[in-house]
Amino acid sequence: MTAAYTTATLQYMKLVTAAEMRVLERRAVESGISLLELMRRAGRAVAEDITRVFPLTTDKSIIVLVGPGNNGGDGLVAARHLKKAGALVSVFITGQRAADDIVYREALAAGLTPISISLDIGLERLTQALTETDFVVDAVFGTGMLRPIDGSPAAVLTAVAREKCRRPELTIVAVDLPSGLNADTGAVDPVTLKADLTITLANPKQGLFLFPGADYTGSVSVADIGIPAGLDEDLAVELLTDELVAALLPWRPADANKGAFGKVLVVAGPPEFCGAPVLACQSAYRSGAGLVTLAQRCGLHPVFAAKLTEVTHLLLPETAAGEPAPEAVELITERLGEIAALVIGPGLGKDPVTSLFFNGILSGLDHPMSPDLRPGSARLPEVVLDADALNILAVTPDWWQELQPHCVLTPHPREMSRLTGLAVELIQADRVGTACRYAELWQQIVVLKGAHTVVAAPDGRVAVSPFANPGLATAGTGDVLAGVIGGLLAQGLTAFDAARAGVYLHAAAGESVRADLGEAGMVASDLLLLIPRTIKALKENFHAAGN
Ligand SMILES: NC(=O)C1=CN([C@@H]2O[C@H](COP(=O)(O)OP(=O)(O)OC[C@H]3O[C@@H](n4cnc5c(N)ncnc54)[C@H](O)[C@@H]3O)[C@@H](O)[C@H]2O)[C@@H](O)CC1
Ligand SMILES: [K+]
Repeated sequence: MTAAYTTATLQYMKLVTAAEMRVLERRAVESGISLLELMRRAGRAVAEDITRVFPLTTDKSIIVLVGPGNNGGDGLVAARHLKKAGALVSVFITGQRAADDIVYREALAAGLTPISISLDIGLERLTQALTETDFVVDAVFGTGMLRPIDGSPAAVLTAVAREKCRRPELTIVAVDLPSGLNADTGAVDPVTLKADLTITLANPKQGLFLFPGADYTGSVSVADIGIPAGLDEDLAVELLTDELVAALLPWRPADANKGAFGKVLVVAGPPEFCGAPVLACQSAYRSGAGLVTLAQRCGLHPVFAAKLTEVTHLLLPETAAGEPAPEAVELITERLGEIAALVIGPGLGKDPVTSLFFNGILSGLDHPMSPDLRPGSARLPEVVLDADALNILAVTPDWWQELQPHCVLTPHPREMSRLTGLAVELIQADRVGTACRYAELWQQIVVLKGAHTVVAAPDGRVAVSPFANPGLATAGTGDVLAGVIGGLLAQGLTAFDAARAGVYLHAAAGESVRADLGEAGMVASDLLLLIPRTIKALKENFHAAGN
């Protein structure tokens, strides 16, 4: 199962490493909350989340697996609350708990009778109990996992995995992280259980959104354990959420005309790729742009005119071979002064003549634009570079030194590999770090696409999408993303904001299509109508955008 996103529980928040979580814990303690209190809140929140997601009846049986550290402590507190809620709760402890363990004593006082797994008899009783249980709560290890799991914790987790294999309906809930999942890297231990629900505490951990770990989390919900707001302000990596994106969306005054929402220019390429610019134009409109123009070789006009009703057309002269004539660059350059956002790359092609054409357009980007033509105050059109635009840049030495800063670059890992010279595996092993490093080096916004897309800005800000949807791995979805970002740029969002909001809207629309059609067989154009629906839902649910 891929990591899903429970919109109801995630608000504006930072993703943390294990070390950063310890810093937040220390700050919370310094602010006056004891560790014991944090653990009590964590356990209670876990129990509440379980009862919210899976309404419990008295005949439901729950096994809570408790490890030696604070993650196990959370499990003990949760066990007590689940018992109070009416469930039949059994607790199995693996590892040695501290002698002065208050939450253990509280569990005993509540009538729980924890069984130790360190004895063979304990493992036998667990194996037997597993055959009759509905839920397993995995509170063996959290952010304190230090080394590969062996011995009795490994035996416990393996016994659960065996039972889950036999009875897929057995529901596994992980406390903070599936035990053995590395909070920083997303690496997993061979005995890590695939959870159906992960209830992560205070701040979501980065490893939950990195593969292979992201495949082990099931749905992710975040439990508020009362760490005061703002203690994580200085942390760099944020998780994109409904609330955050709603606040970024442009406001539309009631008396607006189309000029208020900016003009987008999309540049098309040769006939074999004419679907891509169509999708980019349509998605720019669907994200709210006021006017979209498609620059196209005049020979292709009948095709585009038939496909695109609302788009205006800039017809470019072409050579006898159907390639853009040299004057085509000039025609586009003249338009640059009027447009708010340029989207170039989808369906562009990368043959030598196209490369010259593309580089000519980039050279024209120093044309100032009149301030009244776009809602923002920048003088240059904002630029989205995707697909073949990136492939052309990848073979241009030191291309970033010629490019205006703060363009939005939207590479998938293979394009990122071409741009950086790094192997795809290296990029994927450190998606956040790679995106950040190159955003700074290039002084551009880097949107590293893929499951849990990363958006990095040159100043170190970085955001991660909560969505991983294999349904989006289909031709044309990248063209839609480029168009959405272009549309948002045209409406006055800054490059980083347009990239963050665009990534989120695109992925959230993908979630809606997945809910309707499943993962196989969705096509890029299915996303188009879902984009305004997603915007509408965000605006209705959160009034932060001023609507
Ligand atoms: N950070 C916070 O603000 C809060 C954290 N809490 C919980 O505390 C957890 C972290 O607690 P801890 O630091 O105690 O860490 P853990 O509970 O993850 O585990 C640490 C314990 O496990 C042992 N251990 C680690 N790896 C092992 C292995 N492979 N085999 C056998 N033993 C191993 C360690 O020696 C130590 O005793 C979080 O995941 C969360 O569940 C909550 O209690 C509340 C607040
Ligand atoms: K755990």
